[in-house]
Amino acid sequence: MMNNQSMPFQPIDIALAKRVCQWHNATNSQLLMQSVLATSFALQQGHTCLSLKDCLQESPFNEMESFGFQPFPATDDWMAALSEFNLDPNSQSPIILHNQRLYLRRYFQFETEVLNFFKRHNQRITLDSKQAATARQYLNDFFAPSAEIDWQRAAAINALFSQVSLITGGPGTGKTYTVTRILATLVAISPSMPLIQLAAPTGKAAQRLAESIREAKQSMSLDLFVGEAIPDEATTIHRLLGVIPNSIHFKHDENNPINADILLIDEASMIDLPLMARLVRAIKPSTQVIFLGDADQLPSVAAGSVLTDLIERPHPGYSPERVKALAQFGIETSEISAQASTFRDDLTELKRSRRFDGGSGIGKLAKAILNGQPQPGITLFETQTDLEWLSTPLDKALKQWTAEYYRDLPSQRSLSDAFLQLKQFRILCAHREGEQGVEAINETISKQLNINRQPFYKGQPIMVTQNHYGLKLFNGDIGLVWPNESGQLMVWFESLEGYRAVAPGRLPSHETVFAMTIHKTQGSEFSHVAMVLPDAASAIVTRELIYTGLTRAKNAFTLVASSAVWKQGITNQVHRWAGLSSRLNQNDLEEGSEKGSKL
Ligand SMILES: Nc1ncnc2c1ncn2[C@@H]1O[C@H](COP(=O)(O)OP(=O)(O)OP(=O)(O)O)[C@@H](O)[C@H]1O
Repeated sequence: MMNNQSMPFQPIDIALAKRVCQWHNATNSQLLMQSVLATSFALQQGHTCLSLKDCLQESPFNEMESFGFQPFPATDDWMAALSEFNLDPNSQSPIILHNQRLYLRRYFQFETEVLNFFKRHNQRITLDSKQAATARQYLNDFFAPSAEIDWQRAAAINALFSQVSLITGGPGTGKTYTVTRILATLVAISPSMPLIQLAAPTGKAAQRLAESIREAKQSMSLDLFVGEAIPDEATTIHRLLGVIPNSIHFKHDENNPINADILLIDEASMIDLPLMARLVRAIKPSTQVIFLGDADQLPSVAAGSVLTDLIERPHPGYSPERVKALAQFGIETSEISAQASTFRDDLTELKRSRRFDGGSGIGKLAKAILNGQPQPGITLFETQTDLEWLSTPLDKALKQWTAEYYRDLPSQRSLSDAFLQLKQFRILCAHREGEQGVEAINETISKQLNINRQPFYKGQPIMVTQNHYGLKLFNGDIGLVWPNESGQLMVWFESLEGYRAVAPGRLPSHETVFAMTIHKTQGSEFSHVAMVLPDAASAIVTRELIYTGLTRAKNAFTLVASSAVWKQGITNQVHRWAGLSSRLNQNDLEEGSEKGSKL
């Protein structure tokens, strides 16, 4: 029956489809079998469900015949045919049909948990007159009067008055600047010293969050007790939840929630749906939560695009109560009132980049990319000095970059100088494989620098590719090979306490890192970024990928790509099927669908 040649579906999809058909006593139903198969496949592509409408426009779902299957019927006929089975959210079926979307049951539960958290936790906070006076004084100190709407101040007001708030903004829009001031204000109005926890999806992002918060704290003259309450350390979401070795469960859940009065989660765009469900499950009702992130960046590696789904664009406006509160705290405008009964008091978008001023090519190019404009983007390379479109062949460029940034790494005066030099530049690729991929580029540069092919050499940058909780090393952490006082080569990592050395033999999985994938660089920044795109068009090259790669650059950006691949990438947007945003607009909690064992 099946032609397995070039079939995209994996044995795991087929095995699951068969099991679900058995569960429904429907081993003869070709349509049910194919529907589960397609849902399982969609999940592996990053979707949280199979959209019975949208999938009919897309490969491989619209070419099932070419794999020896039957074509899927039109959406209405498909729904009608599936109505023969009980796929209701309240049933125990392993596959759920909801609003023309098919879900594996546990993903429907994850989505429902996230949704219900945002509905339940979306309560308004009221301040007494003393708290309001203190908050006003702090906000006036932190945010200068402004003729235009100051979205940073608005974000602060929204966070003060909401049990959960979401702040999104591009690079340098002042997310950390704003949130440090929010935390300070929250501490100042708290009756007792609140317990604040800071977390991010990866160790690297947590480290960067902690550094940024410490820097921001130092630049503010805070009362001692306020400064002390804002932590200098951040953790990963996994550690916050308490990893149980060899288990998908965490120590903290609804029965043993995270101990925090205020919880700040950074880089929220990197959180996938299962992790978000496990996180919100462990948040107690009294915890005030702030999510920070850039909704335009690449979504999580695993299924879902939770932050993007939670952000409504354009913003539908604020409730009359919130408009009043905003006015009382310095933002007087009716421009932001909701026109209808739907409003999003929990949501603020920071729009003005403080890092990229009006003259910055990187900032302008980021805007052109987000607007889906490849041609104006190309023109910017001709006019902006911080942008360069490289016409030289890649191997010549690699020689040039090696000479400029890497050859003298071992002769830097100190480890900290070597780290500074390393952060100056990074090559970012879309793929790992292929001539323009991470592996080939790392190999080419390694050959130039490590002629004797030593396993470890002074000045070698190393990226850890596996979490090691004992050594406090996380997937994506970057270290440098450097001698210790007795001349022995060690791998050094930056930490809040300074540098720490790990013997090369103790390192978990790792690789040499001159180039890395754009996915891996989320949460990092470099002075100069060179982005190398593949020769031929690729589904991986998307607007979000290019935007994420570009916005890792602070001062200079070099592109190695053909104009065809650039254009194709900018017009190719990531879309992930999910029900989160449409379900968020329905008012009721969906209790029934949360039933069942927690996964
Ligand atoms: N209102 C402001 N007034 C003065 N400087 C500001 C203001 N907002 C932000 N900045 C400065 O702009 C720079 C970028 O701010 P910040 O690091 O908070 O942005 P971000 O959105 O967290 O960036 P990224 O996402 O790239 O980390 C910082 O140097 C910060 O001090």
